[in-house]
Amino acid sequence: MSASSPLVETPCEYLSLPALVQLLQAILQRHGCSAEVARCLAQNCAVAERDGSHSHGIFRIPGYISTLDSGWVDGRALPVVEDVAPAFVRVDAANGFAQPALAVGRELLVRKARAAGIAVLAIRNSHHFAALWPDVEPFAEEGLVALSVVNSMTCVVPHGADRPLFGTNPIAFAAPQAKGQPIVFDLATSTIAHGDVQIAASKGERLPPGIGVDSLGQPTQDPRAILEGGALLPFGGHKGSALSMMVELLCAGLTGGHFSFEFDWSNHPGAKTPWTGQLLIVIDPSKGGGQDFAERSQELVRQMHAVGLKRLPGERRHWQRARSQERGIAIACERLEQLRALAQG
Ligand SMILES: NC(=O)C1=CN([C@@H]2O[C@H](COP(=O)(O)OP(=O)(O)OC[C@H]3O[C@@H](n4cnc5c(N)ncnc54)[C@H](OP(=O)(O)O)[C@@H]3O)[C@@H](O)[C@H]2O)C=CC1
Ligand SMILES: O=C(O)C1=NCCCC1
Repeated sequence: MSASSPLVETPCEYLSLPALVQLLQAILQRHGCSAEVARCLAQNCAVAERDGSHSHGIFRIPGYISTLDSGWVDGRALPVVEDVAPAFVRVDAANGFAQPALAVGRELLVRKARAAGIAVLAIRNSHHFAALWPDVEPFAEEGLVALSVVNSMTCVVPHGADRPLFGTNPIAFAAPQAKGQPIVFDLATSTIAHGDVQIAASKGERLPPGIGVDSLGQPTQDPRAILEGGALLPFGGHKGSALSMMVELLCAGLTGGHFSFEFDWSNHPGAKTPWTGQLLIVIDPSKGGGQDFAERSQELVRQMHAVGLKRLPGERRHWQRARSQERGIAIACERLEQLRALAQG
């Protein structure tokens, strides 16, 4: 089916989630991923596209390909799980992607969280090139509370500094709600995600003021100036900067992964995926001693709506998901043609 979508300006086709996963998996396998790694990344990328997380959906496929082709990441890596303490799991991603590392550590993490009330998964030696919400939302669907952080690559100037050091370092949180979708937020600790700077540059758009600086450290609204020697700022000044610092400490200091400034990909032209670490904390809220947590979440949301709130974090995604489920995932025809060509040769 081909049609003109009201959501995208160009003509588009509508794909089911399994069809998009299959297409992306074929591309990733052609570029050196094992079947299992390709399936895991394809699923992750396709759900981002389905939910309208466009900066981390199919937009990322060329970056995955150039990185795999450069030899910077091991698309066939076999992550190693270590059961280190009653509430602590470690995974060495073996210079592979973070999502397969989470997948192999997940079952043990949940078992420990249910037994101890809380458990930590520390992933190191990993590459995360995706949205973070798919890593936490499934825990909330099982009644658990989850928090995850991941660091990326130097492109953010710490508040009060004059040169970049931190990554865009997102934080994602998910909690169950008695009725309806879990409560989820997923936000970069920079003013905007690096992916959104790239998208603005590709469309020739200007950014709002206060987003970033050029190579001389001067404020700029030109996304290309941010990408070519400039940098982003943390959101909320010293507050976002402190959170970004925390992300570096938890993802690299604590796991044994690299800080955002510690890896050097200059010998791998085309490499785009940060070689860092990731931390997940999972809590069983039934151990908290309060009333049913999911009911309490619902009460909080009810009260937020009562004071006039129209949009909760995560709601736009769920609206977009429902729309994609109804009519398929809208993909611009031109883009789909490129993806199909990549899957074939
Ligand atoms: N792998 C990596 O190293 C990195 C990945 N990223 C990813 O980039 C993506 C985009 O990050 P970012 O640009 O910060 O995200 P946004 O600023 O678009 O959104 C951040 C959060 O706020 C919610 N939100 C946005 N606008 C509103 C509003 N008006 N009212 C209520 N809630 C709102 C969003 O919900 P909703 O989703 O429903 O819009 C989301 O949960 C994330 O998925 C992140 O994980 C970013 C940096 C690095
Ligand atoms: O958008 C971002 O910021 C990033 N996304 C994927 C990994 C690098 C940073």
